[in-house]
Amino acid sequence: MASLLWGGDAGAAESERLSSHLSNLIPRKSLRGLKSTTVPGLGASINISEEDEEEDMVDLAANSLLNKLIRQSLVESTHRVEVLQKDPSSPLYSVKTFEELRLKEELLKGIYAMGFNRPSKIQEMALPMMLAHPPQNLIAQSQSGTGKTAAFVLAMLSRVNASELFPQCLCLAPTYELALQTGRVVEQMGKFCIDVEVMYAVRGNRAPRGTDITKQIIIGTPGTVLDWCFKRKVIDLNKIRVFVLDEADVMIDTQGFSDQSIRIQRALQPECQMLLFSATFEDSVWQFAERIIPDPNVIKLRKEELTLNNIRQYYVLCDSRKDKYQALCNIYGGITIGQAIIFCQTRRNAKWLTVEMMQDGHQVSLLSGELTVDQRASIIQRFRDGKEKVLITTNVCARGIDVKQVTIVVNFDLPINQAGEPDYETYLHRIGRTGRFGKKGIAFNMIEVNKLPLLFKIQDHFNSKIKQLDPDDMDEIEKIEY
Ligand SMILES: Nc1ncnc2c1ncn2[C@@H]1O[C@H](COP(=O)(O)OP(=O)(O)OP(=O)(O)O)[C@@H](O)[C@H]1O
Repeated sequence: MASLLWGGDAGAAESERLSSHLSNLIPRKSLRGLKSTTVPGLGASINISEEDEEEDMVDLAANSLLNKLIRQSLVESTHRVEVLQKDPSSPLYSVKTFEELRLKEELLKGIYAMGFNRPSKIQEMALPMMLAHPPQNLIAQSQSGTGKTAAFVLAMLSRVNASELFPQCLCLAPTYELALQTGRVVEQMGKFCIDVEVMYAVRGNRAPRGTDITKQIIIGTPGTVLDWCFKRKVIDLNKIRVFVLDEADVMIDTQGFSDQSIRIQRALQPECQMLLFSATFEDSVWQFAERIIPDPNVIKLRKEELTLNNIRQYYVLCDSRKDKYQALCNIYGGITIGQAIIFCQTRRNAKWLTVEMMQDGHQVSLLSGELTVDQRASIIQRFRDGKEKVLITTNVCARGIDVKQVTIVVNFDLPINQAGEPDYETYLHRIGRTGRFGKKGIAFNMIEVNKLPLLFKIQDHFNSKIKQLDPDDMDEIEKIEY
């Protein structure tokens, strides 16, 4: 049995450390809030603003960037790649090595310098199509981290003619930051392709006046690219050989971007190769993809399914927030915990809980929507490295943080949608694991009596038992082995 409580009086020095740690956790911006709550004993004052009452909205572009920043390696899949060819009678090639692609020497060197030994699953099928002569159009869908960016960067670099000094490849990305991430991959992979250069068509980056753009690869957001093409006329779309639309699912989520992208695409020559990538494939993405990519080949790699099979789920009935916290402490005192993630519905609750736990001597960190993506990435990294044992968060990271050593997930608040119904998807994402990793886990739901019907709906929906736990019965708590 182990407890994470340090116990006793933390002392003045410790209190000061906590106080400064806390103000680091809560960015200055939010300290301009309206109401002020002084944290007793900590000497820190954290302000709760009206925004904190709201739920953090999931921002697709920020999540996508976060994913890229915290990713450690290629995401592998056990599924087969599904291919739908434009011309089903033409032979289907796949490659197991990069050599088979007959790339330029300097490009192959760049790939190996990045530590890639062999093509990823999606690259095995996508690369031969993307590099074929004559060029073929492609729509590719597979989850984040499976190697899509590396694939289209390779296609762009292999089609560029370094001696021609004008834009030849155009890649649209949903945000400035995402454009920069792609640009970094171009720079890394193209390290030995001297004379090939990238330019960013993003807000704040001025289009050159009076001189032509001599860089061969342009990466930008739709609005600025449109402006550079039609108003400033510094990009000649007739000369573009490869057009890439990356993160189509994020793109259509941003108002105006679909139409702007379509206007750009309409001005391209028919022989320009058109490629579209998406991590998810809802109908809306599919409709957009079919509008913008003529005669495409389609490649899909299904995502590993999340399951609740390996998870033991419990619920604890509580009267108040304080009560929930007390139950949490009892559970903590009763079982050995590796690392835990605790989900709250609002920033306000998350901040409150952070303060309570820190005061009680727990090593916690707080991840909420007011942090920049870089700050979020560094908090997740610290947590992964085991520097904090508990991560308290809002819905901002319901999806996408994959920390394998987490053994316990706590729903301090149940995920509920705007209609007041259970948010099943979010519940699954918070608690579920992919069957492939198969590690066991435990989930606790802290719930008020009036929310009990929602919990039962979740139980029915997933057809999986959520057992009641008496937080005062230490014997029962200690029996939860994992
Ligand atoms: N063939 C490969 N071998 C080893 N690592 C690879 C390979 N291809 C890509 N990677 C690495 O795997 C990670 C994910 O690749 P990449 O960014 O291309 O995926 P993605 O599907 O584009 O993800 P996202 O949708 O987030 O953009 C990166 O760190 C990349 O460097």
